[in-house]
Amino acid sequence: MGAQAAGPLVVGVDSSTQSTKVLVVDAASGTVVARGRAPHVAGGGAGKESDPGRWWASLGAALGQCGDAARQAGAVSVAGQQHGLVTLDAAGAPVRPALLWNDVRSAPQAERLVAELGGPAAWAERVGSVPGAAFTVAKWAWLRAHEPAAAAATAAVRLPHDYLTERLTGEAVTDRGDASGTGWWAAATEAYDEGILGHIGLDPAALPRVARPGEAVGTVRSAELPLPRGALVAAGTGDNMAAALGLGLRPGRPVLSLGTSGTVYAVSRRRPADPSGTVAGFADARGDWLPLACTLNCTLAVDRIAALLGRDREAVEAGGEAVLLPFLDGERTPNLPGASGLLHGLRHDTTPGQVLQAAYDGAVFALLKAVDQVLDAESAADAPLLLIGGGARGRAWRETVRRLSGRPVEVPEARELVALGAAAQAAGLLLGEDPAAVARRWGTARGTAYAPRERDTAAWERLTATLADGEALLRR
Ligand SMILES: Nc1ncnc2c1ncn2[C@@H]1O[C@H](COP(=O)(O)OP(=O)(O)O)[C@@H](O)[C@H]1O
Ligand SMILES: O=C(CO)[C@@H](O)[C@H](O)COP(=O)(O)O
Repeated sequence: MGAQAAGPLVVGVDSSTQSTKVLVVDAASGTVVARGRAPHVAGGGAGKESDPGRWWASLGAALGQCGDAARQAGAVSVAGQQHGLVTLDAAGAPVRPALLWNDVRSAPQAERLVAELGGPAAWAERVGSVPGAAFTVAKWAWLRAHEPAAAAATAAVRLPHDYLTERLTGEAVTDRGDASGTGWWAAATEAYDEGILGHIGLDPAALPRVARPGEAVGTVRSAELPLPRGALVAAGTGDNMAAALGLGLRPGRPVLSLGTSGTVYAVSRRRPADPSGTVAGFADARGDWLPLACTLNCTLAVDRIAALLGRDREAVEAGGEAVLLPFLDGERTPNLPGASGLLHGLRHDTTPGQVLQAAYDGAVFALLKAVDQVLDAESAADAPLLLIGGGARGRAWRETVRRLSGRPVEVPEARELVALGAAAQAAGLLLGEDPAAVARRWGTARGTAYAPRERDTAAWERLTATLADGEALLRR
């Protein structure tokens, strides 16, 4: 338990890939009065899967670490990893573990769906995004092709945050932000696309209702968690949309998030439609849009390479000409789902610290390339990058971003911006305010500013050339 609270308390939840994080926040001041964190157990097998029941157990464990504070909450909101396919049977129990956003087995289904329904430009215009393996639509198609009995037993399909909200409230409900990552929510009409659902054999009745931004979707009805029965529950959203809320983000401010996934995004008033597929045209949790590019290999990949080299993650060294594309899990940006890691440019005098630095460079390269693509054309070219996620705590990550982007960088003091954004959504509901305005009032984006550094164009060019020349290997 931390500081004293002046206002009512709210709970914000981030159910992410590796863990569940919970914040209990004073709705008046934004002061975090208690926090909890519990890991998820990752499932084995070839793909990336996770048992939704474990998310619920971790939520209970994380709330349990908050002492009495969580029991006093007036409102709750759950944000979660995007895209995951949760399949429930008629009794509401998971049919099988959820297929997660970073499971690339669904890449062939994504490719087929894009071709079958008019090609990339048609998808970008209709849905807002060209679906890749990450999108729920491709995961559902994979399930039907590989596990038809599981697909046939599915009575309800949910996203990770919807699953948790439903267990809290008993309501089958989602929001426009997370729905926009399914591939069956049409950005053009802001509704489920029955043509796409028909094509993939998914009954619209199996899907949750899409709540309006700012709606109270229910109250806490479950007695299984240390939360007060009757507390208001907000719609929740996807984790990136929640972090945008948590920063009180306005158009023109690019965010770089370094966590299990790497993401780069900005709020936009215009509906995005990128036929190249680099930028997903997500909706935000309010009424705007959240153009976003996402990589599969970020902090976990670099930490793995540090472990392979037997080095601390901060033990980088400058110099040398090594290039490392750390695509250990395949890659999404660029779209190379079958890729593995590629190391090039070794010499007798290359040091392990230089190889580790090359892994950082390779992990942020595609994200930095996409910064200008997620920003509207009229955004200031020198707008500082807001650096968030677990990696933002690391010096090597921060200095790599400064060196390769040439932009000023700001690192907010507040950790856990996803959970904080969920808390702001809960506070907005309780106080009748815009959640982004709540976050701005809380001062969540306040932090340390770092001046721009001269851009390392030589490293940038080496990365560009290695990616182009290595294409045949990376597509294998
Ligand atoms: N002090 C630190 N320096 C560098 N990296 C860190 C630090 N603390 C945590 N991390 C990295 O942050 C990652 C977790 O980030 P987080 O944003 O919490 O992940 P998630 O995507 O699951 O929400 C870990 O994989 C770890 O590598
Ligand atoms: O797939 C995406 C965005 O499209 C990922 O950003 C997931 O939402 C997972 O997030 P983290 O667990 O890395 O925060």
